[in-house]
Amino acid sequence: MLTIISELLDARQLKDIRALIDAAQWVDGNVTSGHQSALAKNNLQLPEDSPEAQQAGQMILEALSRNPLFIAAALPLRIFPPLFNSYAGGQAFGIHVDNAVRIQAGTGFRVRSDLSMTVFLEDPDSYIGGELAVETQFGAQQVKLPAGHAVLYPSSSLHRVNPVTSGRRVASFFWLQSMVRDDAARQTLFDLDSSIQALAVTMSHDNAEIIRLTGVYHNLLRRWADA
Ligand SMILES: O=C(O)CCC(=O)C(=O)O
Ligand SMILES: [Fe+2]
Repeated sequence: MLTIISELLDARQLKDIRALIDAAQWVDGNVTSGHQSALAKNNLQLPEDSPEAQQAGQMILEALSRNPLFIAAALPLRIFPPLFNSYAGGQAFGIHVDNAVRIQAGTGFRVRSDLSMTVFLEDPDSYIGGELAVETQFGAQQVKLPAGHAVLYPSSSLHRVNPVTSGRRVASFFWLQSMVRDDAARQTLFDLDSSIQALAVTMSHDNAEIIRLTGVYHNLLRRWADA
């Protein structure tokens, strides 16, 4: 399933992140690729140890930690520090699957990639192409979102970034390990949680059925979660 997180970043956060990364030193994106994806990839990135990338990444992590939709959909256990990429002049990233395990250079911090995330950081009307195309069981879905919006998708999916033929696409991308490894189980929990939240809006909080359903949610999470 693809989950769109609208307005993950507000205008102020977006401006601060862009000011940081626009002033940083960009390098050939193949520094972070696995062997197969290196063949498909043609873009620029900020190095993992770029201080600007680290500071901007921290701002994204803070926004994620305050976003209830992200928490409910991803059930995050650990998040790889956000990276940044840029595509222009026909650059693209051909069809690939992300590496299963990401290890942070220097610290050895390890993340099993259950979910991949792209945070769009450029006005979509200012560039042509650059859609993130994700293969799902219902066919390919093309994602191109307003600046500050993000998409979450299973890291097991084949995906690509279409060539940017005019303007420049800037984004943050990263992976996360979920408390719930299995996509279908995580989706079931998200559906249950969403329904409980919707019922809680119209019903009293001490409603016995809401209390029981909330118990079901936590008991399933207890069965399925690594914490
Ligand atoms: O820029 C994106 O939207 C995704 C990038 C990507 O697929 C990757 O770096 O593995
Ligand atoms: Fe990817």
